[in-house]
Amino acid sequence: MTRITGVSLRRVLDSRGNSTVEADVLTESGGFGRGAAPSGASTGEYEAIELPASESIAKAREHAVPRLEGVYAGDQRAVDNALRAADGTDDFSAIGANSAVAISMAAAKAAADVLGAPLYQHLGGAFRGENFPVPLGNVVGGGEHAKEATHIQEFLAAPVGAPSVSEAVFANAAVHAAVADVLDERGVPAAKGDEGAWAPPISDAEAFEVVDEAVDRVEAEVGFEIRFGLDMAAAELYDDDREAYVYGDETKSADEQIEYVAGLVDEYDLAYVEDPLDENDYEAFAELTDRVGDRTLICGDDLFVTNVERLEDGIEAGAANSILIKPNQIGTLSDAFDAVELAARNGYETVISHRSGETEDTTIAHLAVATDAGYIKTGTVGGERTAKLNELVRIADDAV
Ligand SMILES: C=C(OP(=O)(O)O)C(=O)O
Ligand SMILES: [Mg+2]
Repeated sequence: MTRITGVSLRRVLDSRGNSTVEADVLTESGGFGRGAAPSGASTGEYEAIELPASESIAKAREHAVPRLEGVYAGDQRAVDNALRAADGTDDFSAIGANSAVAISMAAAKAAADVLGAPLYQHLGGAFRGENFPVPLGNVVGGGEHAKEATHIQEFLAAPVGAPSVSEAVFANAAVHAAVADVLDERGVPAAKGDEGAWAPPISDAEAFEVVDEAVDRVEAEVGFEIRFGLDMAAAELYDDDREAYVYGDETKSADEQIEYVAGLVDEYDLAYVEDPLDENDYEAFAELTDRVGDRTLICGDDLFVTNVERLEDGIEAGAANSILIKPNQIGTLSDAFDAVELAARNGYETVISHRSGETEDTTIAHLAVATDAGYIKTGTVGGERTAKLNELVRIADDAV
């Protein structure tokens, strides 16, 4: 019933107005699934390769589509193996990880459609966990996502004490609004960055004060614990030639960066720190995790790129205690599941994540519930972000 009879690909807009790939998968019994590839701006050096959308579509039509016809959409590994075989490289550089991930997600949705099950149920099965992820909401940001704003890429609200996913989602929106109030009181104008976070022209030090204040105000209103965290995207700050992290006119050595981040964890009781160090420095990651990993999550994004081999190296080195999962970094849902399983077996927390360039696709909300992820990072406001958050709220309604 889930045998694939057709795959069509088209170029659509992402949230930055760039071209991305959308895939439709049809099955013999009339099942239908649609998936669209997101796109990063602060991409990791070791990510699967995204090709220009038109090129990726042309290559996938030629090499992947003929191989997919006849494959069972309900057998996700068969679909993803067919994509890997059609590509023939380790990093999807032949057909593009953008077409691969769009097709992989569309096939999963087509299978769920045939089975009459919601996607999270199809992906997670009867024995999936019953937890809902804590949403990490980007409320202030800069780096590669906004010019003339903070050096740190993302300041993320983390409503860890929320009694329900819906209250958590609304708390993050309230923190986003409270940040606007605090900035206004300080006379700071702010546009928004690529993910909908405020992108004010202030120092990182002032951003900590602003977010801390906004979180305190909302915590007092809602009556449950809200902490905050960071995505430092430090590979973007690191200058290989100078062997230093560059913050405008200031630089920090790896040791100074470790000291700085450890100090921030304690001063602001940070719940989460993503990519605090360069993507090639497992050792520095391990040193920081050793120092503060008992009280915060040290998460590898550019460090691991959702890749089991890089995660194995990280586990061996003690480099972190959590991993960011972005299906398009690796190209298929099967590969993303493998990374989640390896992480879980080794006591690593998983954080399912959007990209800075997004579409209305809601797969990651289902993936987070299906895999029992502790966290989901998918912004706070903006249609392409609320698409995932609202889907999470619907799933929570549907699942209980
Ligand atoms: C979401 C992120 O940004 P991008 O998609 O630009 O890599 C990130 O770095 O975690
Ligand atoms: Mg990141």
